[in-house]
Amino acid sequence: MSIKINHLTYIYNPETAFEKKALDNVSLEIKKGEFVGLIGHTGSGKSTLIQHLNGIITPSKGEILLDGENIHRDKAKLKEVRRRIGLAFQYPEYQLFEMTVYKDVAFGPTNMQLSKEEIHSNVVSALETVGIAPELYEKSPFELSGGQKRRVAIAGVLAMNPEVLILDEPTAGLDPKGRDEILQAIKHLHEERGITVILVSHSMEDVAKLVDRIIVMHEGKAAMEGTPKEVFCHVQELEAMGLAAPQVSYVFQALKDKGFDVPLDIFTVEEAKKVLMNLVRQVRV
Ligand SMILES: Nc1ncnc2c1ncn2[C@@H]1O[C@H](COP(=O)(O)OP(=O)(O)OP(=O)(O)O)[C@@H](O)[C@H]1O
Repeated sequence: MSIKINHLTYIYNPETAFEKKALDNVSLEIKKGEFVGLIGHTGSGKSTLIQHLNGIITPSKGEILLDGENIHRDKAKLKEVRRRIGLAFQYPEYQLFEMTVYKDVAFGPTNMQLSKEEIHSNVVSALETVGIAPELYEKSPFELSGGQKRRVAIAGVLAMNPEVLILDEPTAGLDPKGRDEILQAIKHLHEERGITVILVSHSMEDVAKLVDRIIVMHEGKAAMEGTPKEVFCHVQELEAMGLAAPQVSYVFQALKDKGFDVPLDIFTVEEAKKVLMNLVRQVRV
């Protein structure tokens, strides 16, 4: 499924004293199977944008096309749009409400009126994908750790077999281990199922490591777009938008400033290690 956003503008509380233009003429395209990172300073419009994609919010102006069809053309189809485009919210507590982990994940497929066998198979497959062990199925979601809660919330979306998975800050507030586990689960999901993923994140390191393409939001506009290499080269522009490049980029910029012949499009620790080892070898020779 391809998603096209055409000239999307959204205004909260229009024609009142609290009027706020959260999105301003945004046009974007997300292709089937892409892994896209959405970054931007707080208040730049990321959440407002992703809520448009599965029809929770209706544009003030512009349109959202799924495979060429405006999602609001036929209101009866919106439920189907929400199934095809799954949105895992930033706070898993908003999504978890059943007595057990199993029931929570089964909620979506049950609403889709699938057979008992299909529901069971979807629930188990979703929980396995996110790495939740069977011993936890009968626990209350509220007894789980922060990372486990998040994984259960993601499984609840996955159990409906969405074609697109949107994750709003899936690693916020987690310790490094919980963060890595969630990111690995998302990576695995993208690779194994070929599902389109849109990852909203404040963490440049997470985004740089995982995504094919980055969209930078700034003051309600899509301000920059490109591969991680292309975007993270623009350190000064990012900083002007209140963002930072991954820490590795700064190390390489400092080396360049000192006269070392190093590339400026390095941003993962793994790549940095290789280049630095080479540099050390050259310096020794
Ligand atoms: N329900 C609302 N009513 C009025 N204004 C809102 C509402 N929700 C968001 N806004 C405003 O719209 C703008 C965009 O907000 P949005 O939540 O989309 O940004 P964001 O990039 O997701 O921020 P964050 O990273 O903090 O989640 C902000 O100025 C915000 O204050």
